Amino acid sequence: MKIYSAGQIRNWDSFTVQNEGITSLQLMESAAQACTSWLESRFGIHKKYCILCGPGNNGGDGLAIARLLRFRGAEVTVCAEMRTLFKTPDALTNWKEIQQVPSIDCIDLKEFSEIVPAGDVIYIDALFGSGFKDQISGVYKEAVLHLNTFDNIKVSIDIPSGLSADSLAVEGSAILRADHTLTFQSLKKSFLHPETGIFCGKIHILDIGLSMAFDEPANDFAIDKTFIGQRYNKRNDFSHKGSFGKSLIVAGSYGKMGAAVLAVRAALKTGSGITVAASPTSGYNIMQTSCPEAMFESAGENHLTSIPGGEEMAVGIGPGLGTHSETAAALANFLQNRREAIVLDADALNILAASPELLRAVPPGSIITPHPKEFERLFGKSADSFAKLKLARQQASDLNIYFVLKDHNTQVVTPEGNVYYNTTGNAGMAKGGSGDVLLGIITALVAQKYGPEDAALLGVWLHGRAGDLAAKKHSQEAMLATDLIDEIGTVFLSLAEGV
Ligand SMILES: NC(=O)C1=CN([C@@H]2O[C@H](COP(=O)(O)OP(=O)(O)OC[C@H]3O[C@@H](n4cnc5c(N)ncnc54)[C@H](OP(=O)(O)O)[C@@H]3O)[C@@H](O)[C@H]2O)[C@@H](O)CC1
Ligand SMILES: Nc1ncnc2c1ncn2[C@@H]1O[C@H](COP(=O)(O)OP(=O)(O)O)[C@@H](O)[C@H]1O
Ligand SMILES: [K+]
Repeated sequence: MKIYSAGQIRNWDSFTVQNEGITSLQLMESAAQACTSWLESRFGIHKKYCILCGPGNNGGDGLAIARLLRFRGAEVTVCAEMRTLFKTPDALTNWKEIQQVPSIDCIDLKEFSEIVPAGDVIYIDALFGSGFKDQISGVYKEAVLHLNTFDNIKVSIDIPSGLSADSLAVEGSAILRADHTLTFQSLKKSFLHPETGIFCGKIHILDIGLSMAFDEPANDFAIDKTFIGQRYNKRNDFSHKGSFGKSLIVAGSYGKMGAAVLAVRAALKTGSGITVAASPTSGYNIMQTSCPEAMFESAGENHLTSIPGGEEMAVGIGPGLGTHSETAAALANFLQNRREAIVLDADALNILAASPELLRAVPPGSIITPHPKEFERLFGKSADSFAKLKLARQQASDLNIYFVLKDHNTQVVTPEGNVYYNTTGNAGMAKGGSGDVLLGIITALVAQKYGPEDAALLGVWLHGRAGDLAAKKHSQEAMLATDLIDEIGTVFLSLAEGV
């Protein structure tokens, strides 16, 4: 799914009006109907709503929702700024319509800050949407700040008011903190970054009938199920283990063999034809007992002192390696001689951070998977996640490699400057071992001849989806990285069935 800017969303709106034979007012009605149906299916009928309406079309949506809810038997109060009232023709039309509907209470927004919340009222935020600029002030600010103190359920229409669709909010500005955001047709960039996404609550994408023929270039994408379905390759009946490649997982040191085991098991479960663990001899028994399907290549006593060539193999390096000077020298030597793309994580990245000149030796097309701290060690501190992404775009292009910026909504950054936000995964994965599993998954996909971009995209989606299934079964608190590996099979089953 492409992520369009606020300007492009406006173009999409106009394109739909020009090409689909509907008016902008009908589009507003369609958006309001989608929201009303969602509200009823979620909260039931005959509920009490208070709808805060702003001066533009977001406010117009709020007014249309008020009318539709009232017709269906809900108790509805509308709060609007009575002095300037509504600025767009469609919002004004809906304002006039609302005057005809009996028993909708309308109050001036400036009185809202006096309101004491009633426990059973659901608050709808239709103050500002994609046309919002700068920061909230005056009565709007007071209303948002006051509503944020309520414990009631708060639902934002399209975008939480005060949030821009594309960028960080102005520092210190008021933003509505929603429990749910009902957004139209596609995700907005700001929903996917930690500083801004925190205001959205649970995000629901509603189809409001914007034209599917609209297509403008974009650099930002959300990795969703359809997108993954197009990139996943089913296995051919006439295949053998040689068809699915060889993975070499270079990982582990004394006391950190768990990381190596997790990466190797994940590679095996992701379908690598042959999987070899290159680890220190002290990890031999652990690896052979935990992963009998894998082969073992000894490369040092208690830490790695050499890295096997791994020609014709997909090579993933890093989990639990440690940063011993001999291991660092082995990695440097390996990088100088390696031409094929590789996958680097964890201590391999920490070694690169200590010797940044080595970054230039990373083969083109490689994938590096830093978590926030590892990225900072490599490239320095960024002011915020938008600045970090900009820096990652520059570095990916400069070094001709792929970044997997691990986080909530992990971002895959390509050398061409595209950013793909992952939409699977949960906070239960924020524990030791999850990243090791990801390295194993991506390496196994590279072994199976997925190109680096597809391997990274499919890898992060699959990893997050397995994490979501594990969380459902065990809870976010109790799930382990091992549980995540156990769910990889279920994810493949659903991919093979095309769901
Ligand atoms: N896209 C679609 O396909 C569809 C979109 N629809 C809906 O339309 C919404 C977009 O509507 P929109 O363009 O009218 O903008 P909106 O968010 O209501 O705000 C603009 C108003 O707020 C004002 N304003 C701005 N910043 C301000 C500030 N800091 N402080 C104070 N005022 C400020 C601004 O004033 P101005 O800058 O013009 O003076 C203007 O009056 C979209 O989110 C969705 O809900 C659906 O109806 C149908 C399909
Ligand atoms: N809150 C979260 N939501 C979604 N995914 C998360 C969250 N926290 C962590 N993850 C995922 O879990 C993994 C953690 O990786 P990492 O920090 O390298 O773990 P480790 O090195 O301990 O194995 C990453 O893939 C990251 O995207
Ligand atoms: K809103």
